[in-house]
Amino acid sequence: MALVGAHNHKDKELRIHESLDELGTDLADYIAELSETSVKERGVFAVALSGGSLIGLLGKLCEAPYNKTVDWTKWYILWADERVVAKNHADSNYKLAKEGFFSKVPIVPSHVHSINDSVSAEEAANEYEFVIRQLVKSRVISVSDTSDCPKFDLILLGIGPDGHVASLFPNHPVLDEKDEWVTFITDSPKPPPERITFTLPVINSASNVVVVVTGDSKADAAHLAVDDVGPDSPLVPAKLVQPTKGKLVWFLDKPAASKLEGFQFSE
Ligand SMILES: O=C1O[C@H](COP(=O)(O)O)[C@@H](O)[C@H](O)[C@H]1O
Repeated sequence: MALVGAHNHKDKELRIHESLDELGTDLADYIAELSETSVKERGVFAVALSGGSLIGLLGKLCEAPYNKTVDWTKWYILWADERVVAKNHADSNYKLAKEGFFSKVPIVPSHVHSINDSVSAEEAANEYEFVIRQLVKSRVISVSDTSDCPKFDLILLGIGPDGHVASLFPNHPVLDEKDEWVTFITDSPKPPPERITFTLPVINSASNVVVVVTGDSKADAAHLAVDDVGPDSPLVPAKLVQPTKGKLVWFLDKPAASKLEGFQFSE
């Protein structure tokens, strides 16, 4: 695997790739390994997806050898954030993931837990938290040892050019939400405005968090999130992704990593 840079950066591992193709293969290897470990230890693999460009990078996971070696029947799929639109709407994270990922592998349909798209954002968030509570009760999702939060086996996050993760946007009051597992916003700066999102305590309780960031439009956000930029720089939500006990790995391509301190790439 041609990694142009791999670095243990304090609390996180950075895996920087020459091309999107190599990044996709490394990401597929990494997720397949986590799935194998989790299925061995717990009998299931509970994953929360995000939307956006991340989904296109899961393509390799649907191909050989992973389509045959991963035990897809043990996967449970949820969403770390979702736009409150119909499931067949172009903006739906569910539609994106279905078309680009899980319809191509033998996931059990009843293991896919999407939001109720026919109620308000607030009701959708409450109902989704209830769904997660039921999955915790039935031990599909385990519980954190340090909080009362669910402990997902893996939460997959993308980041926006403004440094948002899931639907946690810069300077938004939901960044301070400590009590809810799932909350809602009706004023997303990126359309569509109504969304539900996991809160930071849930993200930071996961056993594994993977952040995938590609393209030069994300280079500033990656720099602000990863480097010690000081208190006068904007605080990007991606910087607040700091699993309490879990493992955090960032997968980047060279353009996204181009402004990280200590990584100088020659053309
Ligand atoms: O709105 C969203 O944006 C982010 C980032 O998307 P990208 O297309 O710039 O990669 C995504 O991770 C999030 O789930 C989504 O709702």
